[in-house]
Amino acid sequence: MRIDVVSIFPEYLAPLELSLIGKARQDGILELNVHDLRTFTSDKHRTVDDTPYGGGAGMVMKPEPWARALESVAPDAQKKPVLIVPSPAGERFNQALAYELAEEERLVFACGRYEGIDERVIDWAHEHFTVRPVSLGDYVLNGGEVAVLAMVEAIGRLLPGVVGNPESLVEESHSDGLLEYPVYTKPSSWREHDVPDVLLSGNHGKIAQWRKHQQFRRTAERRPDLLAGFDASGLSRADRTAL
Ligand SMILES: Nc1cc(-c2ccc3ccn(Cc4ccccn4)c3c2)[nH]n1
Repeated sequence: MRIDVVSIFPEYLAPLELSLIGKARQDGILELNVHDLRTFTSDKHRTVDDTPYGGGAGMVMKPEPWARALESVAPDAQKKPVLIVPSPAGERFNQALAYELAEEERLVFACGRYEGIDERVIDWAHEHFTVRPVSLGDYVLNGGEVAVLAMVEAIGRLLPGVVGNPESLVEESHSDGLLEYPVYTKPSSWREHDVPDVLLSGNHGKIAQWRKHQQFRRTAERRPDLLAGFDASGLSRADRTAL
């Protein structure tokens, strides 16, 4: 997969040189290019923003530098790359969208700042990209870079060869629509807190049942909104009584 990120703060994306994503880049599994939007300005002050039409506080990002930057990363792509525009007004990013985007050959991320990017850039971009405004959650950040860090990690870790043991992707939170079960390691008794006996039993059937039970219990307690999808599918009696 090739990922291009455009930002006025390219150094914000430095953490993507570390850990699993950094190794995936070294291994050639993931190509990630970060581009400074100011490279695509033409005035001596390298201006990227201006006052908003219609008035209001803050500044808006000028359209021309963005068009030049996006043209430079996908001049005449055969298949339209996906252009992800982090925005408080976007579709909600979640694990399903991470899986969907992990299937793409190319992703381009446009990191806005100030009060956002001139809307005409989005309108223009539809000719060259499949444009997807995406929100990380219902809170407001100062720009798109933090959202890109999160999305690139969530997407990158799903690529074959990135995570050592692919099985670990199966039983994690949200992979099956539920929150993950609690995990424990040595020592079995720690500061008068003991590991649940079932996990020491060696009975893998009972362990699996206990873990699924914990997933439903946790999800019911912390994210009941996620359980809606399970009413139709029917919980087992044991799981329903556990809620
Ligand atoms: N889930 C999200 C995404 C963002 C986000 C993404 C990109 C930009 C570019 C600018 N801002 C600041 C800003 C503040 C006020 C209204 C509009 N935008 C961004 C915020 N916030 N929360």
